[in-house]
Formats: sequence, C-alpha cells, structure tokens
Amino acid sequence: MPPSTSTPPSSPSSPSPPPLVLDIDGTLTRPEGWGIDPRIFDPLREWDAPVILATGKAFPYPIALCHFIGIPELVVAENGGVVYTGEDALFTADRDAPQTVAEQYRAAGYDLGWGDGDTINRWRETEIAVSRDQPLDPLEAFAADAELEVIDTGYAYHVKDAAPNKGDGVEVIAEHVGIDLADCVAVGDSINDVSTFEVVGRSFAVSNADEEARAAADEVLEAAHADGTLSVLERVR
Ligand SMILES: O=C(O)COP(=O)(O)O
Ligand SMILES: [Mg+2]
Repeated sequence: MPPSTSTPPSSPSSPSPPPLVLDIDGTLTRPEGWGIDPRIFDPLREWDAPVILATGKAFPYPIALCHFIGIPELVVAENGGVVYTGEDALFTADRDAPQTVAEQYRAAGYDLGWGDGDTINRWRETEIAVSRDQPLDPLEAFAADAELEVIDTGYAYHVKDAAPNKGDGVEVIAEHVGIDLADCVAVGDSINDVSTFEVVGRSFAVSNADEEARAAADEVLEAAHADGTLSVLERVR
C-alpha cells in the first residue's frame, strides 16, 4: 500500500505513534542474525500503540516474547496458522497433512534436523518446520503430493497449507483491537512477511531481507536486523 497520510513523520505534536506489526527472526534479531537484540525491549514496552508480533515460529515463542517485553499478547504465529487476538486463539489450518509429509520425509531417510526433543515443532499446531541444513527437494516433492507448500524464511523450511498467511492474521487482530490497518507500520525480512506488507499502510524491509520482501516493501532500509527496525521506530514514533 502507499504510505499512510495519517502517520506524519516524527514531530512533537504527533498525537500517538502508529500501531506496529513486527516480524521476529531477521527483524528483531541482533546484527549477527540470531538472538533477540535487547535494544528492542524498552522502545516496544514504551510504544504507545498496539504492537503485533507476526512470525513463522510456533505459538509459544511470540507469546513468551510479548510476556518478557511486557506488552499485550497480540500474535500471529506459524505464518498465520495461529492468531491470538489477546482474547481468542484461532487456528486457521490443521497439522495433520504437514505431519504426514514429515513422516514420509523421515521414512525416506531424512530428518527434520532439530534433534530428539524437537522444540521447534513440539507445540506447532498447523505446520511443520524443517531445518535448512536438510535436503529441500524431497521435502518439496512430498509436500507437492499433499498439495501443501514449502516456504523458506531464511530460518527454516515451513511445510504448510497455502491458505493461511500473516497478513490475514494481522487483519483479524486489527479488527479485534480496533485499529486501522492503513495506520499500521510493518517491518519484516522475508517471503512470509509479504502478506503483512500488503495489508498495512506502510512497510519496511530490513537490508538483510530476501528478494520477495524487498520487492513487496514500500521501502528497503539501509540497516540490517534490529538496527533497521530501530531506525523505523525512530522515524515513525
Ligand atoms: O520461523 C521462521 O522460520 C521465521 O520466523 P519469523 O517469521 O519470525 O522471521
Ligand atoms: Mg523473519
């Protein structure tokens, strides 16, 4: 969408900052590319508007991040498979088909790549994530047979139903909390953020973003990871 006219650049007379929609991996991460950058905690805790975390990670991860930042839990998890409005948890897909693909992949001699405990998938409700150091071709073949898609976020391969996406989840939350998507500012880094960028008023890709996110964003930032996101917060606050 074109930049929102209702969100003027930073000025002392700005009544309140815009609502935010933030990806996690690649966007709130340290410059090294992993681990949350601690510099995001205070600005997000003090942000005087809703902050939605929209991620490919399983439900407990963004909920825990909201909890530890100290902000209300407004969460899109599993690339839109799970939506939490602060009151209701909605599940927009089913894990059964992705689970079957994971079992076929394993039966063919491959591994999801997360070890026996597999905390990456343990609480996943609607999709399966596979480590990017595992072979992609057989995973895509099994997924295609099941009419599922595989997306590569740069952090994991996700075997999922094609229908849910982050943007639809963000719409549900915006409606529930009563914010106008045209006022929202989003930051992201990968293909799973394209649907978010399509529904918000103003979108930014960090400089480490993949081609799809760069093409979909209103603006590609000069700074990477949390440095990029912090630069957006400075500009729009
Ligand atoms: O779970 C992933 O693969 C990526 O997570 P993200 O959407 O927060 O970047
Ligand atoms: Mg990301």
